Amino acid sequence: QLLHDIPTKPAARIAVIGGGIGGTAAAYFLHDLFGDEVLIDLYEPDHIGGRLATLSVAGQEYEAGGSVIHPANQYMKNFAAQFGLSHTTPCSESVGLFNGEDYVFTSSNIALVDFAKLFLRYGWDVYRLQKVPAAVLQDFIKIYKLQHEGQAFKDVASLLLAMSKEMLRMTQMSTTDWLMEQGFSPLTISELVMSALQCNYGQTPEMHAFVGLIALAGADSNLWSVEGGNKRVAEELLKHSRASLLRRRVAQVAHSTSTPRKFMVWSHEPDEPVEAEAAAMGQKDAAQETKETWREQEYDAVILATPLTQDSTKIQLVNFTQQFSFSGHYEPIETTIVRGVVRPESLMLNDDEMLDNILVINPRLMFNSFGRQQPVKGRKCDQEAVGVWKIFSPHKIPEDLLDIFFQRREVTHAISWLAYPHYSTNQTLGDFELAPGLYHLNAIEWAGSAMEMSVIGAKNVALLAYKQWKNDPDAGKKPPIKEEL
Ligand SMILES: CC(C)=CCC/C(C)=C/CC/C(C)=C/CSC[C@H](N)C(=O)O
Repeated sequence: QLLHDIPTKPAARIAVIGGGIGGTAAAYFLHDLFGDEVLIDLYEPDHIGGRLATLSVAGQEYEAGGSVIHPANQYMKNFAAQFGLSHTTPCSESVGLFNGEDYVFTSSNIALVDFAKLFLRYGWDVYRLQKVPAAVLQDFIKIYKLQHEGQAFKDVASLLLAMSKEMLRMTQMSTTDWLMEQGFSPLTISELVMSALQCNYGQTPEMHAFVGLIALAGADSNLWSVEGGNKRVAEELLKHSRASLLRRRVAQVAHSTSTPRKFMVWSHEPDEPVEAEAAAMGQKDAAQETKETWREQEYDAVILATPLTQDSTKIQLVNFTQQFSFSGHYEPIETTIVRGVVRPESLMLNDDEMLDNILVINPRLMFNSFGRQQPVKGRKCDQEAVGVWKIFSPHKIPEDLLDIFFQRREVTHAISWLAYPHYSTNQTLGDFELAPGLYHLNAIEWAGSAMEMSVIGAKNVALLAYKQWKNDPDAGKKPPIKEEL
């Protein structure tokens, strides 16, 4: 009887807005921290995985967005193991560095010959360029211990600072300046480094050095992907989080006027015209009708797991004491996937010299990279004449240009993404905690955008939400991992 009299706190109700790798990981970590003391709603009107997506070409699926994972990415590695997902590794492929007119380097199939060619052009920089990301990673992996021990950070700068002072400094200087400080030559930066940055972020070494180094880590020879598609991780995270998936689009998050520390989330069916839009278009009836299918729901905390920028944010934040301003913009990237036969001469190659991957060292070209793709399942690394090719470009590639690149096209798909932030050196890195109980996971993308970075952001905001709910800065703390002797 006595036990019945003890008042128990009701479960926390938390909204996660966005079903990409970050949002699904946040739901997973919330469930891990709160156990049965939480009810999670995850809002995602489109597919689970967000920028992790596959495209179907001739009955096979191909990665269309985030495609590679680094061997040191512990969260992604652990998720794959826990969910029984296997790794696939890239095929060993030929590569060329293209300036629009000519190739400054093309690989052969003999590793020693390639090293000699690269060494003749770039000297020891070739070797050192592989070592430099590894050195930064030594500091980066400290985040796993800090997060295991329950440390959480209200802003991105503090998270970087907890790993090392140097990481924060790197976000304030260009990749060029940082690498010059390390003694790299201008030629190495304008060719080798440029090609990795163009391929991974469609940007130049003017981007800040921390994300520049992530892009260089993205040229590691031991990268992997998830068999069946990287989006499989997001799907499994959602399943294991026990969150309710709401196929609705969120238009507004408001601080509750009646109950302190509560939030109202306004959402509508994905295909509905937003009321204001409908009214503006003079569709009075539509406006009335849509109003009726709108829903509001109260929450104790809200995690925004979607990019917020001044120019593209569709979610309004209202009734907060402070005015939020989100600066910067995301880089538009066009992904064109073609199944067909390439015309090598259109890429300044002889008929018998077609390369599997063309990386660019001239940022003014029509494309950022042009490469042969293997399906996400059962890759065979074949080199048949009819292949599937993926082109990343800053703008849509016109049909007549595709007809020049390909002598025959069986299938062509194009997707436009706002893929990652446009990086500079004077960017404010942003806050994870916008107000107590309101969190922005994607702030971490201003330090660097990659699957593992989103998962780190997810763990951080889940910890912040847990500490806030428990009203205890030590909540979620675990004893330190014992250092190996
Ligand atoms: C600070 C350093 C050197 C590394 C941090 C660890 C990390 C986040 C490594 C990721 C490397 C990687 C796979 C980069 C690819 S760039 C993003 C790309 N566009 C994609 O996701 O496909």
